[in-house]
Amino acid sequence: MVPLTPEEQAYIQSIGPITVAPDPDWVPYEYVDEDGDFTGIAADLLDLVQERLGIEFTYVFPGDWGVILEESRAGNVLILPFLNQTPDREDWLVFTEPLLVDPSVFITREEHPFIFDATGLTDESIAFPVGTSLEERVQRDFPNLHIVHVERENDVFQAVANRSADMALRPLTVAAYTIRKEGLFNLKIAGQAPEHYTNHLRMGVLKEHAMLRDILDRAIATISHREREEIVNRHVNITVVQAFDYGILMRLVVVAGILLMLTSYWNLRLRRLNAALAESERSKSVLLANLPGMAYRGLLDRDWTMEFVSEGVKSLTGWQPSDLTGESAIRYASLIHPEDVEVVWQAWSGATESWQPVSVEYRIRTRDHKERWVFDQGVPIGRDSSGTPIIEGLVIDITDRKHAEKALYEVSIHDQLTGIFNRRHIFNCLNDMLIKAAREHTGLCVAIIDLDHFKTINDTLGHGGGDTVLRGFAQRLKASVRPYDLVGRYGGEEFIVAVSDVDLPTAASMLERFLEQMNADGFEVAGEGLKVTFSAGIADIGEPGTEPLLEPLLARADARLYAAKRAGRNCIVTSD
Ligand SMILES: Nc1nc2c(ncn2[C@@H]2O[C@H](COP(=O)(O)OP(=O)(O)OP(=O)(O)O)[C@@H](O)[C@H]2O)c(=O)[nH]1
Repeated sequence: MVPLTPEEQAYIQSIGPITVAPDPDWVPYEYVDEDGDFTGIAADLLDLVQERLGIEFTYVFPGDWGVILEESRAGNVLILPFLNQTPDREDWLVFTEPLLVDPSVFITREEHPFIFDATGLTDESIAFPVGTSLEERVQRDFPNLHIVHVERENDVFQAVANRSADMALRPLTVAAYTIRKEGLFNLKIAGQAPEHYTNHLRMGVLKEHAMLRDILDRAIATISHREREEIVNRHVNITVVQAFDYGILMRLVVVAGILLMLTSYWNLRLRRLNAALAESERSKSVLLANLPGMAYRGLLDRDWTMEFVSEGVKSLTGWQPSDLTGESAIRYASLIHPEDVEVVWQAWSGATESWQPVSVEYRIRTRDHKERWVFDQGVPIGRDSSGTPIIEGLVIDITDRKHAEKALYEVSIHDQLTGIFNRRHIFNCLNDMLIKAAREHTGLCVAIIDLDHFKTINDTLGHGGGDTVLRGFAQRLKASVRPYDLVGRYGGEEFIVAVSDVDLPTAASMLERFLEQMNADGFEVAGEGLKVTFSAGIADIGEPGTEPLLEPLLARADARLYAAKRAGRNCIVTSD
């Protein structure tokens, strides 16, 4: 109870019935229900005021809100119980502190985004009853919104629900109540209007009864926040009010769902990747262990310091991996053939300058002192802290291939029948010899030799017998010159000899001695003795008036050979 002073009590007594004219149709604030009883939030708050003051209001219902305002202005009713204070109403009313503070909110359809700032909206409409003061204020504050007019206050909800307007602006409590009561569940409260749109719902008392206003204020001051909340919740299920945008919530839920799915997907992928990695590591180990050679990682220093070598090093070198990588390791460099060390070093040095892969063939010496050819293919992958290149690669044994290659090469340069060099190789060598002789100003003589009457030998002994003679002659010819002189088969029964560092008379005398030997020593073929002679022409690159070129050199030798044939055979011609 709020104690009243005797003066106040006397005043209350003097004014007679305290007439109060509520709006009969302003749900849920104040209205008359089906039974004709005054009800609503305002009714409950007024009950508290009466209770606190120990007074009783006399409710009167002269008509609708317009009539009520007229009656009030005419002084026919003492109190209007629940209204906003406006300059216009201050003409005849004084106002109490608010019975209820109720923010204004924007009401939109469900799909509309939450409204943080209505000034940023474009091409949107807002529903208003005709002629409200609020409309003017909205037009001033939000010129971006188009006004759509409806007849009655609560028609604004239907206008938004049926898409005649995009939004409405109503007190929070009214909005929450109406949406729920009328089942307008495609509507939502999308945001709060600026502070100056907040409804401060007060009691308006006729100006001449300011004392009554003061008495009422003392009662209103006793109404707690909790009491107000309970009253409002009794009439309105405020849980309908959405303090945030469910559209955003839905989007957040969708985004969270996607993130969850992505996380699950990545976890699954990671598990698979880890499994694949483990499998790959296992495969790598198996692969490295079974490689036909030695995989390595090491430093490109002069010792070829190895950090890792695979098991293959055992079959390749006879050493264990730990022999090459341990503390007292054998230097890989010491396994490389001394003649090849520089070749390998140069190949790798070039590669580390350009960071290109390198492949190089060289010889190594195994633990049991055997020589092996290896093919080393690797790549520089970086540098250690001291700047020394780190290299990785694979060394495989190519000894068999090298032997096969060598055998093939030997076949390719030798004459199959006689075993001496063939014509192609002789030409290759002659070119090199000619260049060297011309550069170093040393002598080079070429002799072309042709067996005499070989056709007769063939005819007599048969082709096989002729072959035997060709083989025997080739061996004797080769034995007659110095080891570094070049002896080859030039054609069917033709041979060629190239001698370096000698002049033409010296070369001629070498060949003369051989011819004498052939004349002295016969051949024995199939048990029969046979004398084989030859004719030859010799030419020298150093002959006056001649160019140091191969073709003319051979042509001169050939011409002299035929001169020898014409001269009766079994002789050597040394000049034109
Ligand atoms: N057995 C054998 N005979 C060969 C081979 N290549 C060439 N001939 C023979 O060598 C003979 C060469 O005969 P010709 O060119 O007439 O010369 P020639 O009988 O030696 O008489 P001149 O050279 O004038 O002294 C031919 O009968 C060839 O068939 C060979 O690889 N084996």
